[in-house]
Amino acid sequence: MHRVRETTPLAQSFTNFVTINLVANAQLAAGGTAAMSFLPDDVIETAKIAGANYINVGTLLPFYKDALPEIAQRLNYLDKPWVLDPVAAGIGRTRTSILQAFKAAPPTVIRANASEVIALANMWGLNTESAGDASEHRPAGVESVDDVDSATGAAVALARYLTEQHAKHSSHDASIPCAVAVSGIADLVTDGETVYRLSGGSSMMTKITGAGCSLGGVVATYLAVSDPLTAALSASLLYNRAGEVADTTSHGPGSFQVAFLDALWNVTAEQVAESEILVQ
Ligand SMILES: Nc1ncnc2c1ncn2[C@@H]1O[C@H](COP(=O)(O)OP(=O)(O)O)[C@@H](O)[C@H]1O
Ligand SMILES: Cc1ncsc1CCOP(=O)(O)O
Ligand SMILES: [Mg+2]
Repeated sequence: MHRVRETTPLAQSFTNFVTINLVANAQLAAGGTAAMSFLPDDVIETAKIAGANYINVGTLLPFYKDALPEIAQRLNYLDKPWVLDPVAAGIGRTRTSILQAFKAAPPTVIRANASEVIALANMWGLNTESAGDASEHRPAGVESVDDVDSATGAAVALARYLTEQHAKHSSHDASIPCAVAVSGIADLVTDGETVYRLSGGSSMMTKITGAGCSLGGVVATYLAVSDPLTAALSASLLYNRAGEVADTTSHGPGSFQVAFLDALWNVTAEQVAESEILVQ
């Protein structure tokens, strides 16, 4: 967190139109800087000066079906770290085609809610839990209909897959694991070996659109200066501390969003470092 505030790293985002402004403002509040791009050559040129990148599939346009797989392949070819938020995973042929394409050119970190993590692991054929989960599971749209606990197996399987793939194809130190962050009442973060649980935050965070999307953007800001697990843990802890502060100083979703952005700016690295992290 200190390094972000001292160096103002650029994390580039290809993200949805609903929450794009909150993503950029949350990255700036955390101490980073933002650039939003959509055309492959623009994204790849910007990736050359960015510390990390973020792809969020919340809103789709027809050209994304070709653009996003191309961007993912070129980011991985250039060894550029990136975060994926697979918003509404399972909904629609175009989104499924894009998310399937990411299996061959995977992200460094996945940040999603429980339903999206389960849907993505099933889509990639990874979920080690009983097949029943796959058949019972239905796409949930943007919000989660599953609890975080039920996504544990899927999150661990995804983190292991990301780590294996990046160890094979990246010049990065193969010993640095990738990470998956599952948001919810008590967040789950894993590197595929250890499962961490982070309690706290505020239920009001589900009443502003973009809390999850902007969390993905701040994970990318931290990924610009740290390893995937540290970035996922730090951003998730920052969000929980900021949600608690905003909860006490707001009177509804409008003032909550404003208070939350201020809290992202004001919560200190020490407050995050003092947070409780449970090892599951
Ligand atoms: N009931 C809750 N209590 C506390 N924090 C929550 C709750 N639900 C979500 N959060 C927090 O809100 C943020 C967004 O999470 P979530 O709403 O699950 O993402 P998404 O918007 O992608 O579904 C995360 O920081 C998460 O920890
Ligand atoms: C409502 C909506 N529709 C498409 S993307 C989006 C925003 C989702 O944001 P978040 O996942 O942070 O709630
Ligand atoms: Mg979301």
